[in-house]
Amino acid sequence: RLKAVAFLLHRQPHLLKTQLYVTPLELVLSSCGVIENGEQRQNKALITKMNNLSISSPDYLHIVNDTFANSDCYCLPQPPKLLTIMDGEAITAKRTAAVSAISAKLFKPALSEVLCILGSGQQARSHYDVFTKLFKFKEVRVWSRNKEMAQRFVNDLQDPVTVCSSVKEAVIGADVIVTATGASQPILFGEWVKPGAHIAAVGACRPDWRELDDVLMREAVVYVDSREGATAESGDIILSGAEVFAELGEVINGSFPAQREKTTVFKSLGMGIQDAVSAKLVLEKWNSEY
Ligand SMILES: NC(=O)C1=CN([C@@H]2O[C@H](COP(=O)(O)OP(=O)(O)OC[C@H]3O[C@@H](n4cnc5c(N)ncnc54)[C@H](OP(=O)(O)O)[C@@H]3O)[C@@H](O)[C@H]2O)C=CC1
Ligand SMILES: O=C([O-])C1=[NH+]CCC1
Repeated sequence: RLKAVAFLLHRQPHLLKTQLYVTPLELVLSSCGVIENGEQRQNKALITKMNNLSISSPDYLHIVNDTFANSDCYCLPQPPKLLTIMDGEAITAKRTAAVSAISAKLFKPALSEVLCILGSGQQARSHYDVFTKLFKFKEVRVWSRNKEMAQRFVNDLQDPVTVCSSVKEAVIGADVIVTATGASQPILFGEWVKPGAHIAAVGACRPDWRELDDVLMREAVVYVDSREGATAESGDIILSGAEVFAELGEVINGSFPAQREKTTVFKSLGMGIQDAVSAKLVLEKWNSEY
């Protein structure tokens, strides 16, 4: 599976998200991915996802599919066939957590006993689900800006999770930390982070937004999903001046090492190709069952 991910991240064409500032949505991100099947470049599928970062409304993935001519030109066939429209929020939640889980598999300390999740929204929940399914932790902690929201998050779960009153209390001693908040200023400070811990940093997806402070960004080994995306979209990287060590795909394909023994940050921004692959899997499952 990891090899497949490396292949997808490196061999499939992917495009940087387009960011539009539109009142009253404020910011619309449109991500786009193209999937092609086999060397013949037949049955290509183009997906586009529109989402917005400022108001609560559904995101949609559109999959348009048709057979392209055997060429390198990625223009839309005329006329494209609309295959499906999907709920992009559900797919975004799952695919983002899946990619973070790959980062944790590669970079978390060998002995990881404490998981800490900052935030209690959709991403916090999908990360809780995937991380506790794939890895065994002795303790899980959650912090949210509103303690009530953290309590509500915990009430929905079967297993015990500790609600913390402050970020500091939540992260001290944690081996794996997920930051999945709407913060625009740093909430996680390097001085609190256990040396060797792994941080999957999911929020702060605008060039002027932060979740992590300069100390953490500069001291950790920083991995990203896409260098191009990170240097255009991540305030944590742009404003701290931190150096990106490698892309996740570059670790999976063996070009760069996983520095598991050091403090590591995986700065996630999200890529259209992740949506495209996930949407394709959902569509194939749907088609095989109905
Ligand atoms: N990397 C990627 O691929 C993706 C990243 N994201 C990003 O992940 C983050 C979480 O998304 P999602 O879970 O869908 O959002 P939700 O709206 O479901 O949850 C937002 C969470 O952030 C908290 N929060 C909001 N503002 C602040 C603040 N100023 N300081 C601290 N906490 C705050 C909320 O806390 P409370 O409710 O307690 O107030 C809530 O727990 C967002 O930044 C989003 O842009 C989203 C999708 C993909
Ligand atoms: O990839 C994505 O869908 C997003 N990245 C940042 C916010 C939404």
